[in-house]
Amino acid sequence: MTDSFHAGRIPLTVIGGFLGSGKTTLLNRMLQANDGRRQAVLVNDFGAINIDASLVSARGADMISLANGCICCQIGGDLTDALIRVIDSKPKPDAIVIEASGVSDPWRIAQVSLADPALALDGVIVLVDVTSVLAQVADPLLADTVDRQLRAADLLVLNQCDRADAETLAAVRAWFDKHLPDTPRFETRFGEVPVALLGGALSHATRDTAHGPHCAAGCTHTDHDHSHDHAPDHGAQFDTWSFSAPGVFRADALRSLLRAMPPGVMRLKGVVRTDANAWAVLQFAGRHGSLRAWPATMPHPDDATDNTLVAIGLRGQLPTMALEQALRESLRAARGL
Ligand SMILES: Nc1nc2c(ncn2[C@@H]2O[C@H](COP(=O)(O)OP(=O)(O)OP(=O)(O)O)[C@@H](O)[C@H]2O)c(=O)[nH]1
Repeated sequence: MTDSFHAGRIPLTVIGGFLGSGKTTLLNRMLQANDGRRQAVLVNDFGAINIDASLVSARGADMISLANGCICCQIGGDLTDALIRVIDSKPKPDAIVIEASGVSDPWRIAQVSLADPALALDGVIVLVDVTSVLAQVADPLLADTVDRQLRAADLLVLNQCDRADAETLAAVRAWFDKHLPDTPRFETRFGEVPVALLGGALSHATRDTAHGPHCAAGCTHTDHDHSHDHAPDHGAQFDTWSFSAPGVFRADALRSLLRAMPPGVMRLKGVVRTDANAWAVLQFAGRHGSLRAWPATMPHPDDATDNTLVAIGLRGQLPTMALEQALRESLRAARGL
């Protein structure tokens, strides 16, 4: 944003959206499309190991990894410290992008920029997995988290449209027409959004209405001095579990796990070595899983690096023993290769 309101301030964009909706995919597109601006990227993963930090192509950007908890619960803590470091760095970045964890409330993160005169909120972009969102908003255990994310958006990116049939897409459109009729939305796959839409120009035109349901009448979101209701501590709602071990996985064993994931795993992702691809990226979200060779565009992990995986599920529902067993068995099967 270059208008007079933002003069001298660093524009900040927050990317939010539920677990596995496509935030890192969109962030990578934004970074690849970078027009030479100096960008600082803050990446937050809920787990103890920040897998996303390895999956972000931060070439030409300074990246700060924030793991072990969700940053909307760390206002005044790690997030604020990281932002102060970025603001004070020399040369200053031209823009800051924060990828929230999949359980964060992006509006709470965006509020940091409203409170700091060095920052100007450029927009809150919220990714939506169109194949899962209707189930999520209907699930009493997830609805509050997802609803807050959707209502925080200046732009809703209805992602993963390649996976949805026409009926699902029609139902999703009808839901958004009914519940968030004023928030601009863009339907796409793999976070393919025109850069002009991501540049922030969209946000201030829509901000007053986009957050309406959160706010008391008259809130403009540029001078926040009244309090919003606060999301519950996500540490209390979600469990995370990490796995780290040396060795080589059998790719077919990992694929079997992806096809028959133990119930309770909402998200599993990791950086693994397999007998098929050397380094690979494992992803599972909702009902979909993939095991893909390491992207050629990203720096390879060091060969001494351990396999690392992180799982997330609702508190008390994460089947950590079953996961541990399945992963250990897949590793054992590869010994001696
Ligand atoms: N088919 C399909 N897959 C997608 C699309 N967008 C993302 N994916 C895949 O979905 C998985 C999750 O994408 P990410 O970008 O890591 O999602 P995320 O929101 O950053 O995930 P968390 O940070 O764990 O919440 C990856 O395997 C992506 O390649 C899409 O539009 N279509």
